[in-house]
Amino acid sequence: MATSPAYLQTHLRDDIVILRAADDLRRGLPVVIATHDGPGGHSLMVLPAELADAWRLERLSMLGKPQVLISRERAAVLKIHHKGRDAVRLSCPKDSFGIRALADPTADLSAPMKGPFQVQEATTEQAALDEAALALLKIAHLLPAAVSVDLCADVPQDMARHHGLLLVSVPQIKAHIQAQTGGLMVVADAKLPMKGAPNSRIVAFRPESGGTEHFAILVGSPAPSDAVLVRLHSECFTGDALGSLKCDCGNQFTGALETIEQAGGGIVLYLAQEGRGIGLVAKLKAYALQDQGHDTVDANLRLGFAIDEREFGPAAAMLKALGFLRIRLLTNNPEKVAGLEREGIKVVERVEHRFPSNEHNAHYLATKRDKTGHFL
Ligand SMILES: Nc1nc2c(ncn2[C@@H]2O[C@H](COP(=O)(O)OP(=O)(O)OP(=O)(O)O)[C@@H](O)[C@H]2O)c(=O)[nH]1
Ligand SMILES: [Zn+2]
Repeated sequence: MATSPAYLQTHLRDDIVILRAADDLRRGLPVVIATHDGPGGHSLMVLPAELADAWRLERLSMLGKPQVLISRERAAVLKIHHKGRDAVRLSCPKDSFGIRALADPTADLSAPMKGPFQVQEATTEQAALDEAALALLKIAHLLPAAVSVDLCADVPQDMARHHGLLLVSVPQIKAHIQAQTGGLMVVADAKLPMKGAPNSRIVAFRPESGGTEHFAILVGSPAPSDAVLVRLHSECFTGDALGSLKCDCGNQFTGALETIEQAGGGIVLYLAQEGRGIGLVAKLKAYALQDQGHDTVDANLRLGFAIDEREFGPAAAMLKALGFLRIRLLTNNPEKVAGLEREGIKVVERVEHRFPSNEHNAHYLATKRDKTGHFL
């Protein structure tokens, strides 16, 4: 039996369509963002600045005058004054090199940018679209900088359909961000004997949106009625898998398993929040900036991100699903305690989780102590 369009429509939930749009952006396909669902309103065609080559730029320019959008953090780094927006509109540089330089600071030393940068004041509707565009780029784990073109009010639906482009709305992007904290489904649950913690189990949680899974590792048989030891571990490919000495993640991961095993059981949550939530490639760009002398905090800001982009909703949702509402948290990060408490988990004790530094991570740890309030 043929599937009716109405059937498909009801299954194109907000959070799902947003991940499809994020995938398109990663492939260099523009996405149209509208102020609201349905006809009318304002809209914007958006392309990631880091993928704006001459060919794509030429095609985008056929639809209108392009502008560049950068985040408040990137604008501060570039010393651009504006009216306090989260997304700042600038006149578009003439070529794709200029656009990419605005987005990606890793080439700042070899190709210094030439100002002055011309700010374009956005209306309230335009500002909402601009902010949504940068939020969508972050969901795609791309740098939060875009080339965009304003579209006429009556154009977007037909244009998107005609060109095979995705049309999403500001409310859909907001709904997706909120949905990240809920709708986690258990999709696998198995025994996982590990070195130092042979009696362990792993539970995989997948967001209903189809986004990346988070994992709960239950060491021993922790009882929900006890305030058991819990470690929130944000994914770190370089530290966890490659044994990088630049951070303390590898030691913290194996150390947490040992401590929890010795305590008679508990939980390690392995969160898909690589690079404090900016994604692996952006973290590697942050490392390239650290090679140039910037610290871990400044590197995030130079790339246009917040210092920490992590959410605590998924961790709290997993703990609630497993029945652990009162915990003892292994961390040096006061924000993890506050974040979990905001999400309804009672942290009855913060348990220190420090390891000796080495010559490669001493500066990173000192920066966490001095700039982000870690107890180190
Ligand atoms: N953006 C960015 N992320 C980094 C850098 N170094 C490490 N990370 C990431 O930082 C996260 C560290 O996570 P955690 O160890 O769970 O968190 P924490 O804030 O250090 O807090 P505690 O270890 O609990 O005290 C991981 O996702 C790493 O990938 C860096 O220089 N830049
Ligand atoms: Zn790490």
